[in-house]
Amino acid sequence: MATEASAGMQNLNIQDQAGQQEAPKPTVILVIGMAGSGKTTFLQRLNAHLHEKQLPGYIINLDPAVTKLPYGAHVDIRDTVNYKNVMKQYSLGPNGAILTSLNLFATRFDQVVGLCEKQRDPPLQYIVADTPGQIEIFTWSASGAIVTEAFASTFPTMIAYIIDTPRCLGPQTFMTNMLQACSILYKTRLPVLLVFNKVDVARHESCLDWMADFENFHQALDSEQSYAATLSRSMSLVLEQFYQNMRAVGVSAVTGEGMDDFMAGVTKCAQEYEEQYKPELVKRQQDRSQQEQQRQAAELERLRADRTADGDIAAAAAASMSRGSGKTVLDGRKGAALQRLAEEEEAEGVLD
Ligand SMILES: Nc1nc2c(ncn2[C@@H]2O[C@H](COP(=O)(O)OP(=O)(O)OP(=O)(O)O)[C@@H](O)[C@H]2O)c(=O)[nH]1
Repeated sequence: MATEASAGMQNLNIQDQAGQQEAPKPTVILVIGMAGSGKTTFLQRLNAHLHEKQLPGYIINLDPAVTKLPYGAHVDIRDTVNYKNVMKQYSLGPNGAILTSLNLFATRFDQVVGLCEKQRDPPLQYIVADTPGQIEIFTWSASGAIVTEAFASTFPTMIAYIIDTPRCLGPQTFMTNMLQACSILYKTRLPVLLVFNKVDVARHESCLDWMADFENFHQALDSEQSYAATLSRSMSLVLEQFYQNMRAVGVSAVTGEGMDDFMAGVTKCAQEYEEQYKPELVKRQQDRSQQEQQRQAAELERLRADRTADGDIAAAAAASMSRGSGKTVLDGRKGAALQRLAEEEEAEGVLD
């Protein structure tokens, strides 16, 4: 019964006021990975897969430094920012120019979200974004956070973390990759899908074994006694919990193997977003607005106390305003706040 009732609620939620059905929101797939892991090739494959399955998708390129895109992007950062000009104009190196280009683009990202939100027939099911090869430029920059949060506060959003499987077969490089994935999870708090790419070259099963049982990982490290190996051993114990909550698929962007598994993983991540991330997001937004209200109330209170101590400055400001000068002698934030206070009090009839 409870299930039927909640299913009914869900149906009600997707009716607009005119009684028409609103299309479910598309899922955003943010493709992130180390340089050369195969992000662009994977996106090309994903684009072809969406076309083949007739799943309407919207492709966004956020890498300003890519020279040639093997797929048609609906939104391309290169149409807005010229990375080479940014390098010249601001005398920057390649990484600084990528970061600055992304910062410039982030200032207009509300327009990109607006384009994604536009009603279409048939409605979009997926929005896929390729990110710059220098992973930290996206994951650790303010603009990366702006883009991620803009998506995550509007659509179900997940991270597809692309891993270069042939370069992950050694236990130490595997651990480096897992720590990177872990840091992305902590930074974004979004559902992450580990995508072991290039399985046509090297299979990913050993990686899955290491994730499933830390003893397998320790065996692989048996011959190594370095400090880094000891650290990796300890980290594998710490990461056990992280692995349990982590989904992983093996794909080949070149042959197309594993794409159905990938899409199934995306669906589960979108569910996880609805069940875990969204309620947290709503709570964070409520907390933030509550904190802001408290801050404003405290500021107002402090100003009231200030006014009593300093003499009736606010009344003077209000008097000056009511004389119609339209200009107050008070400068800066304090002046503006005092003026607000005076206006408020005037409205309340405290001042003549
Ligand atoms: N064999 C094989 N090669 C792949 C696969 N995916 C990508 N590659 C190759 O890996 C290299 C890097 O691929 P890209 O798609 O450019 O990687 P990227 O992560 O976008 O690179 P950056 O933009 O520089 O970070 C290219 O030579 C691709 O052909 C795959 O599934 N199998």
